[in-house]
Amino acid sequence: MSSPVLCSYSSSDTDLNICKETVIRSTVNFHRSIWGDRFLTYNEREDLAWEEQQAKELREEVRKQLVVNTASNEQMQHVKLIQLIDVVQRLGVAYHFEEEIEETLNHMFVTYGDHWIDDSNLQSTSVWFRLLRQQGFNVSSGIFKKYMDSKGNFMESVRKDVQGMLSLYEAAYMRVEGEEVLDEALSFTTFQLENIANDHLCKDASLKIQIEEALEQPLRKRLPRLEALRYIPIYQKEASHNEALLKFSMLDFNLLQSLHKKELSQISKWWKNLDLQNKLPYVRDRLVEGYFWILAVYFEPQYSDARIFLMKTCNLVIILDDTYDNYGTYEELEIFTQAVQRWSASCIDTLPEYMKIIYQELLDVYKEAEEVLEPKGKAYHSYYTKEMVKEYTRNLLIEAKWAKEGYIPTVEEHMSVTMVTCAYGMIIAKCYVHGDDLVTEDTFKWVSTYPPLVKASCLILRLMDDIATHEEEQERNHVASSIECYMKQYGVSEEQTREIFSIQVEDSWKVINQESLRPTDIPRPLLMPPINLARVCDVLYKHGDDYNHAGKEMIHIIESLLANSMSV
Ligand SMILES: CC(C)=CCC/C(C)=C/CC/C(C)=C/COP(=O)(O)OP(=O)(O)O
Repeated sequence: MSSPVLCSYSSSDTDLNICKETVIRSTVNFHRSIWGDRFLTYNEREDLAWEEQQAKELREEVRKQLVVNTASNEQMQHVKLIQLIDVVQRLGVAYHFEEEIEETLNHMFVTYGDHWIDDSNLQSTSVWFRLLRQQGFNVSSGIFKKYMDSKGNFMESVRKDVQGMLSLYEAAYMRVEGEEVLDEALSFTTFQLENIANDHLCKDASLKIQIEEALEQPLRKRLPRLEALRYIPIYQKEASHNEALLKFSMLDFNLLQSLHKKELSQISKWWKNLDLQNKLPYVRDRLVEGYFWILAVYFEPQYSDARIFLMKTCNLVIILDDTYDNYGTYEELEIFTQAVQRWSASCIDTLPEYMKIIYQELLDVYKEAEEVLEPKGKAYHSYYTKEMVKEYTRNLLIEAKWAKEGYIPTVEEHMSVTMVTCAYGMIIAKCYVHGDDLVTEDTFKWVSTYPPLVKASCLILRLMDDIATHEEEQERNHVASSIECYMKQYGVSEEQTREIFSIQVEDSWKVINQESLRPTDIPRPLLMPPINLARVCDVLYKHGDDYNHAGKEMIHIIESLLANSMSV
């Protein structure tokens, strides 16, 4: 895969013209993009306006059904509303009804507190619990003790209620540290559901698929767009489905897809114009996989500008990552890092030729954002993110030093640096750059101090990425991975380290859950980028490294999201 390459660059070399001496570089031969120019052009569909009109009418029809009647406490209506909200969320259209959902769930919380009206029904109780916790209402998990015997074991009747168990399994993923009832619920339901999925006598194929998919990825870790893709055809087959809601979800899926295709085409043109294939051939070309990553952060139409900005700056992060990890010599990287700290066009001349294009693009992308932010009085948005880019390069330089010296840091040293170089803290800050009035100076101060939610999201990426890429990275002269550091420090095997890291990933999810409960440090909508960034790791790094080497499943996901529309 990789090899130390002896390159000679003389001043007559054009783009990679650095110095007249012979330089030893470690380069990695990443395969080229598997997508070619597939997403470069976008042809707007002619029936878009008609579909938009249809979707609008259906959306208002659905909205009427979601409104809670606060004057009445009609219990059956409330049980049904909870079910409807669950379906609306799974179909990926909840973002249209945020106010109605907030009002309804708030009403349930105020009216019933911890005492759900349908608490003799495990499925209904579990869905209620998960929905309220997701919305930040700290309802007590004590309600599930009702389903346990005096020894703290789940009762025999629960084992017979498969749909109840499935819902309890999903609810348990909202657990926070120390919630033993939910820890027990999760291990009990996982064990029971695995048994059903492996039972050859169970002939219910669709139930088996439902269980396997839940075990593969709980709802808490699912990205809304992917859940919509999975759930829409299932809902369509349900005899009792709500026709308006189903049709609206399909139309909305397609309308969003058109917008996403347009954005990907726009960003592909920018990327192609950079001409990295010729100018910086060592850089990975993973634009489409990167777009999937950004789409995971937020997919809604109002974030279109934010996605374009994120795509540009995050792909620059990839260019920086490859420059520091693979291509630049330590001396060049020192010069580049100093230039980033100064953030001034006057530094260009101090840089090796091939680095000038990176530096210039970095300045340009931020300047472009500032031109939009300044008239709105939001120039400070870009100030904080620039500071985080500076911090990022300083830490990449430490990694480059460790790699050069073959130094294996302690786990603590490693984490203090790689929590920054995993880039999630900086990316979360970038997510807020084009934010609305909910974003204030405090938001940027919050993210730049790496509070628990941000740290948890970073840790999930760092650990899952290292579990997936450890072997490949060790084949080249890459900085020691967290796996290597942990094995050395604690004298444990690779296998044991992977198990410990997987537990730490689950513990980080408990932190995410805790930090999502009201009152939150920042306005609730701003919690979504760190949560979704944690979720996307469960897609990209669960079965290997699907960012660098998209496997069959990943290719299918990208095609379903960005190429194939749903037939309505
Ligand atoms: C749009 C877009 C490109 C989004 C990507 C999001 C992003 C910038 C993630 C941070 C960097 C990272 C973990 C890259 C994976 O490469 P790696 O496994 O080589 O990372 P490592 O060097 O930190 O191990």
